Amino acid sequence: MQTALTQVVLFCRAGFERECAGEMQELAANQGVYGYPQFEPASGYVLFICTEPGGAYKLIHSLPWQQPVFTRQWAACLPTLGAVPKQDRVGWLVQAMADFPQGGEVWVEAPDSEQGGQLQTLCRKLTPPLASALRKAGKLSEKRNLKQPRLYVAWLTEQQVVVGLAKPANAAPWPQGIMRLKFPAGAPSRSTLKLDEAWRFFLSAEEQQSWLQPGMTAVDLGAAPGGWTWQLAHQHFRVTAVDNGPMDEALMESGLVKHRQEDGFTYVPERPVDWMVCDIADKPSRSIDLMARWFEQGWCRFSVFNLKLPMQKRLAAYQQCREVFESRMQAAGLQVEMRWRQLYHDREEITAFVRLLD
Ligand SMILES: C[S@@+](CC[C@H](N)C(=O)[O-])C[C@H]1O[C@@H](n2cnc3c(N)ncnc32)[C@H](O)[C@@H]1O
Repeated sequence: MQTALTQVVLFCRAGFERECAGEMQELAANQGVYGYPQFEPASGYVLFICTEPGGAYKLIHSLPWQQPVFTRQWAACLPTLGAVPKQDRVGWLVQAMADFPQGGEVWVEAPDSEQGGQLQTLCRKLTPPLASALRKAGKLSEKRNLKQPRLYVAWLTEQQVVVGLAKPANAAPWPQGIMRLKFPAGAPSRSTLKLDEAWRFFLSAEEQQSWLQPGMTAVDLGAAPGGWTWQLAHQHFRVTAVDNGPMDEALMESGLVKHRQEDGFTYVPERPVDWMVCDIADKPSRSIDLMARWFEQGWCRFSVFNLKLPMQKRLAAYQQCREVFESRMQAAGLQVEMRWRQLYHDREEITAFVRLLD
């Protein structure tokens, strides 16, 4: 069965197919899995065709799902199926999965793109009857079981469907790989969701408990109007918000926030802080230089920051920034852990979490 899965379907932010494809080709090669990507611009997905039998299955089991920055969701799939007959979609899909092992859940989804949006309703409607037909055929466990494979259907276009398998423990736990968050009442800007998502994505529940503790100190560079500062204050941090722009008045009344109307690139903290976060949109090379300086100077132990990607060569820009940061930490004799991701709430940017190791 594993060798029949010849490709990996990857979901990404629409418009970032090239980055998703290029990155996966490199990461796969590092795992000894070779192949080539196929994609249409703005489609929100990439097909990574593996050149050796078993490659697709190996890839989704050996590469940690959080590692690719530009991939939101994945599954190892059979070759692309043509249009599914409208009169019996369920029967046809059950037939297509005839050789699969029993799954512990079934997911039917479309990419997060303009075209994919039109297929979402169909995916939602199809899931319950498909689940019961698969159960009847012995292909789906009675109860949801995350130890068994996830049976996966990706409705890519009207005419193209792929069916495959994913390992629940090594795939995004959210539909389409998107962590949907509720906007918190009282937060001053939608940007607040970026820091919320970053913490939830990068930190396990235990890490959140030990690394986000009341009483910690933080600097928020490029803070106005205060969405990220709101998140920091919500954790009962004492926050210095650095921005020439105005901060939200209600947030300032909390008493937890000091506002410094200064340039974030030249601001020097009075004393080191636990966290530095930065949402300034600037050239990636300038931003990464600032982030590296904070760690070199010992001004913070933890950071979440954004890198705004240029219009062209976005994958190269990210890789270059990462290398610069890593080599500066090495030169300074600092050991850090870095995690990167294009989060759902990121648009033209990516987010990094950095932690100084003890
Ligand atoms: C995307 S907004 C930040 C939104 C904020 N994180 C929030 O959640 O409300 C970017 C901010 O960076 C600020 N900014 C731009 N260049 C800056 C600089 N050199 N120093 C400090 N702030 C800067 C802008 O004034 C703007 O308020």
